[in-house]
Amino acid sequence: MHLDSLAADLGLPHPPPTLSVSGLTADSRQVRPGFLFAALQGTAVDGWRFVPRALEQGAVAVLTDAQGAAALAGTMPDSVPVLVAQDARRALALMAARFYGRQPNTMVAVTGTSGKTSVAHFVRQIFEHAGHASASLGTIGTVTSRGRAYGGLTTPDPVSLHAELARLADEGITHAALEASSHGLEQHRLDGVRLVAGAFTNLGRDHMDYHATEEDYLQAKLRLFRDLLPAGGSVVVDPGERCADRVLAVARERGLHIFTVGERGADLRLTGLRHSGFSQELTVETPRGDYKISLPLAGRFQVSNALIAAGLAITAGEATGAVLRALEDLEGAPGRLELVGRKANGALVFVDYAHKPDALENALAALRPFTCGRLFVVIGAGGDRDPGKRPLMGAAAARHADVVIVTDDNPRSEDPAAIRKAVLAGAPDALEIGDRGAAIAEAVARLEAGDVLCVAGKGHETGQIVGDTVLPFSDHDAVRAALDTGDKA
Ligand SMILES: CC(=O)N[C@H]1[C@@H](OP(=O)(O)OP(=O)(O)OC[C@H]2O[C@@H](n3ccc(=O)[nH]c3=O)[C@H](O)[C@@H]2O)O[C@H](CO)[C@@H](O)[C@@H]1O[C@H](C)C(=O)N[C@@H](C)C(=O)N[C@H](CCC(=O)O)C(=O)O
Ligand SMILES: Nc1ncnc2c1ncn2[C@@H]1O[C@H](COP(=O)(O)OP(=O)(O)OP(=O)(O)O)[C@@H](O)[C@H]1O
Ligand SMILES: N[C@H](CCC[C@H](N)C(=O)O)C(=O)O
Ligand SMILES: [Mg+2]
Repeated sequence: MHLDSLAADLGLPHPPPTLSVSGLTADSRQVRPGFLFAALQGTAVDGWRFVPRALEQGAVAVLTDAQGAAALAGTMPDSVPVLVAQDARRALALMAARFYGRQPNTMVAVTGTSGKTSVAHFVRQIFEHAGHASASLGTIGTVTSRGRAYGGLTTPDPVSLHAELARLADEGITHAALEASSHGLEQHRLDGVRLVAGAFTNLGRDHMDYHATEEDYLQAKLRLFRDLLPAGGSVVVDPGERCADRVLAVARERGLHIFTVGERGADLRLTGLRHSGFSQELTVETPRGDYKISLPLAGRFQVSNALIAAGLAITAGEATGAVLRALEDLEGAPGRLELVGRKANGALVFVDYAHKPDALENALAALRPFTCGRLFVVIGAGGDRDPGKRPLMGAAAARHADVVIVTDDNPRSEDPAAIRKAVLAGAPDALEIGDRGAAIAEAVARLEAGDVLCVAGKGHETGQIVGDTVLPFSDHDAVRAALDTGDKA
């Protein structure tokens, strides 16, 4: 594709030359002959350091910002144009959108501290129910009716994302739901994605290692509504959630279509909620009449997620009645309050992805109604992530569970014992067992009839990151192994 058409209308100060580009990347290690290399200022290093390597590998053009251009001045061969953008990350994303071109016709995105993966998973199922070939993209990878491919990041880098969207469109996928992480939004990974609707779930503590303040974190999320949704797009929100007013203010300022859900919602108003085993019976008032829905999922938060997902599907064009009926067949996302097994004495074991204080509180509160005996939780906290959340997670566990076992999550480059100590500061009476498999086995061994165990923090993950190594590890497998051992004993 020609560079001038790739970069047209991006507001670059000098018109790009007519030059054929065979691909684009921001990682010098991925450069192939004929590629454009985007030299981006990173969180760890300045990408322009890698321009010589990119040129060696055959890069024919470089995209950067003013700072990169200043650093590269006088070092570039005349044959390689340097395109200078005000925001090189945004320019790269828009160029990637043009390079790959094809996207599923109807796409929605969801942001918020908790519930993104669940909402995206639900929207995909609702679209499928309505007969559309659909995908969801996020923390658990790309999911279609054909299966799941794990990606790594919640919101992939823009080049991978646009390549993936084109692949899905070519496969016949017409509908997609995307998770928009705050990192992804701030780093313009989603720019150029053509959305019809966006949703906000909630705001709690997360990623305080990356965003300087909670306001910065919120501002990153607001980009979905301020910058990414096109005029005429829809915003789905529960007005009862903290900071929903901030999302609504942006939506009003931009004249976007507002769709509200939940107890204070106008479009899908929740007027009744009652438990029935692991299901929940919902009464929902809508402008098209009242509906009684049996949601086959446990946990109050799944009601919020399901209504947000329904709002996204409706604002994307689906009929209200069909969408609400589809909620009756929803399956939870893997590792989100998932019942993984039962001990011979009837005690229940769940795996959940709560790795932040609010999520942990909600997950444990959701399990309390099913607990006749004691509620156990096995928790840890990830290394190289916000250290401030560790004692808060310990405290949430101590407040909501009867027995707390503190173990390792993904220690990454940190000393696991130091992470456990920080979690234990909030849960001083907890038992400490560093080895995650041993912690799960001990918890399962202690379960008596009527008890419930929640193994929290890793959800769908299939590895444990220790240093730079990913060791095979799955909470699901560890729970099943512990249950098998118990049954044989
Ligand atoms: C902190 C962070 O978000 N980093 C992301 C960011 O990297 P960066 O640009 O800051 O990287 P950097 O290491 O400083 O390098 C600067 C530039 O030099 C380039 N480089 C570097 C080395 C080299 O040899 N050659 C080279 O060209 C890099 O490709 C990059 O363009 O942009 C990259 C491309 O989009 C991302 O892959 C990378 O995600 C890292 C791997 C990561 O761990 N991110 C996590 C924290 C993350 O994004 N998480 C969110 C939220 C999860 C959730 O709550 O669900 C997610 O969306 O997954
Ligand atoms: N609406 C919600 N409100 C509060 N907690 C929730 C909500 N939805 C899910 N949770 C909790 O958060 C955990 C993660 O849920 P989910 O994966 O759907 O969210 P996420 O926003 O994608 O998280 P991440 O940013 O880690 O990918 C769940 O296992 C559950 O404990
Ligand atoms: N997307 C989140 C997931 C955290 C999951 C938890 N198991 C951990 O490793 O901290 C992050 O990268 O911060
Ligand atoms: Mg997620």
